Amino acid sequence: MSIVILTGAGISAESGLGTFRDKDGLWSRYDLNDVATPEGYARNPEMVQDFYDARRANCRGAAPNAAHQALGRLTAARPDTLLVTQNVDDLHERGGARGVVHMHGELSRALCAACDHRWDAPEAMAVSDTCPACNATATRPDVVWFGEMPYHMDRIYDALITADLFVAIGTSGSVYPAAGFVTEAKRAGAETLELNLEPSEAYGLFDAGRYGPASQIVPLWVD
Ligand SMILES: CC(C)NC(=O)[C@H](Cc1c[nH]c2ccccc12)NC(=O)[C@H](CCCC/N=C(/NCCC(=O)O)S[C@H]1O[C@H](COP(=O)(O)OP(=O)(O)OC[C@H]2O[C@@H](n3cnc4c(N)ncnc43)[C@H](O)[C@@H]2O)[C@@H](O)[C@H]1O)NC(=O)OCc1ccccc1
Repeated sequence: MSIVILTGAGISAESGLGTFRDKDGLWSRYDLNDVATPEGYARNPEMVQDFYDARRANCRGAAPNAAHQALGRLTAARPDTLLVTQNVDDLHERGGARGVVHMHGELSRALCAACDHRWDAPEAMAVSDTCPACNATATRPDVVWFGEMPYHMDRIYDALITADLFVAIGTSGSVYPAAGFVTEAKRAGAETLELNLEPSEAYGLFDAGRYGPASQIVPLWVD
């Protein structure tokens, strides 16, 4: 049975990494147009670099929780499982998961906007950082901002149309194209399940839902 799992910020909430849309979420403290769009980066790159430096530092101080570890066991035991995440943190990998598909990029990576070269991000990234491949000073975080095409879309759609089961974990279902995956999977005949703290905006699109903190409901579902 082939499984596609999509995770969001809710799976890392209990590890101390803020979500986006909850009452004290990131978007209650920052304007996404300033810190998560190419236009915002062009206007004030220092502010954007500081925003991601702070999230990188927060991530270094965090540890994977029982939900990450359970998915680590699942992906090891069932190689026909594709774990897709919207998260830019590395807690899935530190929780033992292999082959994680980061559709919105990774905090731990830097990207040269001039030549598309990628490399491991330094702890604090500066706009003046030069690209090790082309020497340009067009360094940005390797994350997908609003208005930009997410990564690995072909591979994800290929898995969705052959999946027997699609499971969304810790995501509000408010950002596309990720929010449309449940509809794609359903159209291809897959069973669909939502695991979340509370019913998400898209809960009506799922065949079933289990609700509660991810660190409790995900191990219960996996084991
Ligand atoms: C606001 C929204 C309407 N806008 C969009 O969707 C836009 C525009 C758009 C495109 N198509 C559309 C169709 C209709 C309307 C709009 C659009 N989409 C884009 O711009 C995308 C790019 C979007 C990516 C932006 N980058 C992010 N992040 C990376 C950066 C960074 O991290 O800094 S988005 C960011 O927010 C998204 C949603 O966040 P969640 O992870 O779901 O977190 P949230 O806080 O919202 O929810 C947390 C959930 O967890 C639950 N929870 C909390 N605690 C727990 C707990 N303890 N346990 C369990 N659950 C818990 C809560 O109840 C809640 O439900 C995630 O994707 C996340 O990555 N690009 C694009 O479309 O390109 C062209 C394209 C694409 C494909 C094909 C052709 C063309």
